[in-house]
Amino acid sequence: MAAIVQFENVGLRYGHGEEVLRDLTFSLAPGGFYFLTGASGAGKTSLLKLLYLAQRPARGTIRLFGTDVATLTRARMPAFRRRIGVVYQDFRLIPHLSITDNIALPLRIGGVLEDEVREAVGEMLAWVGLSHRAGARPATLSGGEQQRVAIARAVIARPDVLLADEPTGNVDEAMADRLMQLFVSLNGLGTTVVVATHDAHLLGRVPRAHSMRIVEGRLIDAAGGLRFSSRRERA
Ligand SMILES: Nc1ncnc2c1ncn2[C@@H]1O[C@H](COP(=O)(O)OP(=O)(O)OP(=O)(O)O)[C@@H](O)[C@H]1O
Repeated sequence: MAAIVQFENVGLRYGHGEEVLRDLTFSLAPGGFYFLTGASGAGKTSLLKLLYLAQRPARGTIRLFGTDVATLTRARMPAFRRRIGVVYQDFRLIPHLSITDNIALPLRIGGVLEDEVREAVGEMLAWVGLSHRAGARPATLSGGEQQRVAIARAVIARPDVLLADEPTGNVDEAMADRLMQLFVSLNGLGTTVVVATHDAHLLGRVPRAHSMRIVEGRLIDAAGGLRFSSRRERA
């Protein structure tokens, strides 16, 4: 099956700085489950930003759903973004909307009927343990509760790709396990899942997952060797 994501010799820099991601060449299979690990500052969030089209690469080629993202026009961008669910490290909930309306957003944007929206949001609220806060505004929730809302919003429309940045960083172990179950269920329905995490304990929760480790902007395999490096560097 064709890769859902393909990177070829991709580099990323912010402004005129040094490259923070270098020589990334890898592909993600549709329906795969991937953990992205690495020390703080290694480049995990930056790689996710390339995937959700918040950053353009300084060099190399990124193909997403078979399309070179460099050829994407502004007009085609929203349709692409709708296929990607994102759990941001800083949640990015909309402050003036209730948590119910935050979670409902992707379905409403997708034109889903209101009855179905209500039912789906009710199920999600129950799953993340927040039914009793359905009408609350995000600012009145704890960090862990906001994180659960962010996750519910990212998964509710069953995106083709789910990108989650430290999605369990603010919750206890029992809740982290429950949230991982949600990701595994979504993955079982065909969503490709990428979870960036510091938390080594999470990796053991999904035996079928692949691990990708970033060290100083480069992908490294489990044995510590340079992975997918460019031909020039291997020579
Ligand atoms: N907007 C930005 N402008 C300039 N440099 C940035 C920006 N965002 C990140 N960086 C730099 O890019 C490098 C990778 O950062 P990134 O946030 O991707 O790391 P990370 O692995 O996600 O870290 P953490 O686990 O702490 O979230 C770091 O050196 C960081 O300082």
